[in-house]
Amino acid sequence: MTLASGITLDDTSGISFIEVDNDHATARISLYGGHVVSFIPKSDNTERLWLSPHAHMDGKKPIRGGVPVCWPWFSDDHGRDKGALPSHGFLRSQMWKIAQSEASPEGTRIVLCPAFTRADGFEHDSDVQLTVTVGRSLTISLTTTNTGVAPFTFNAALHSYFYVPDIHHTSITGIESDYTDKNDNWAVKPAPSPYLIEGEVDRIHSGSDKTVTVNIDASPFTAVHHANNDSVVVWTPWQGAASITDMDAFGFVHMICIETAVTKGHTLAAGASHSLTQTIEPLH
Ligand SMILES: O=P(O)(O)OC[C@H]1O[C@H](O)[C@H](O)[C@@H](O)[C@@H]1O
Repeated sequence: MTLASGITLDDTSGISFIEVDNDHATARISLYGGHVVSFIPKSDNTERLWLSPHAHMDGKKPIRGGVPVCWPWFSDDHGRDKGALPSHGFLRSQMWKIAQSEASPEGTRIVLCPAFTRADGFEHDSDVQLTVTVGRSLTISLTTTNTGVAPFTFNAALHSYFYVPDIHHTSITGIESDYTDKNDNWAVKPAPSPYLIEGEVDRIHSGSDKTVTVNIDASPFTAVHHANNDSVVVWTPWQGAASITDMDAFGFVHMICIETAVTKGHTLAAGASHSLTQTIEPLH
């Protein structure tokens, strides 16, 4: 397939990467997982995504960092015993293909498709496409279409790891909905105000909170716009990172996950589509 201008393929390491370089930004996308691992806007040449230096980059395990694609379930919410099926579904651990690409003055658009969408735990007919648009902002849209004759229900997330210079100088604005605290037996709590990260968090905010901003000290750094989500997840293992094999003990200092998510079950009628979309806008 001929790729649009500004796109090259890097096959030099274990897995293939799409490299995008246009007037607005550079980006790197792994075909393993359909996984964006870097977005550097040219407005300030500052990376917006965090990628663990210990991430598995050999196609054997999901990549720690960037934007993992979670589908058709979130976390271990697959209805079986924990560990019986892969956490976050089976798209982030398979090879994807480039279906389409195009360049315009606004940016570069790439459409990716996973190799398969039916597996143990999700036996329905569906089509999935990930559209990545690299411009002044980065927009990632995960479109699910029901190609079968009966409705099905799924969950999904764009599980982005955002780079921050120092989590101790980071705050989040724009999240106002209550959250269930996965670290406190699913207790329901109000959104913190101010929203600082001072320890391990694993929170599913129950609202769709359309724009969330990551601030460094008092200065807005990155806006995260959500569309067609029913929740926003905030996660960091904090010092628990030391026991995660593909993170290092201090990795938590430079990351925070803000995830555009469907966690309440979205039902798609036969023939219907749903596009879960996250836009990452640099604010510096
Ligand atoms: O380690 P992973 O399978 O990539 O999951 C990382 C994290 O993802 C989400 O944020 C979940 O809410 C967490 O419970 C989980 O620990």
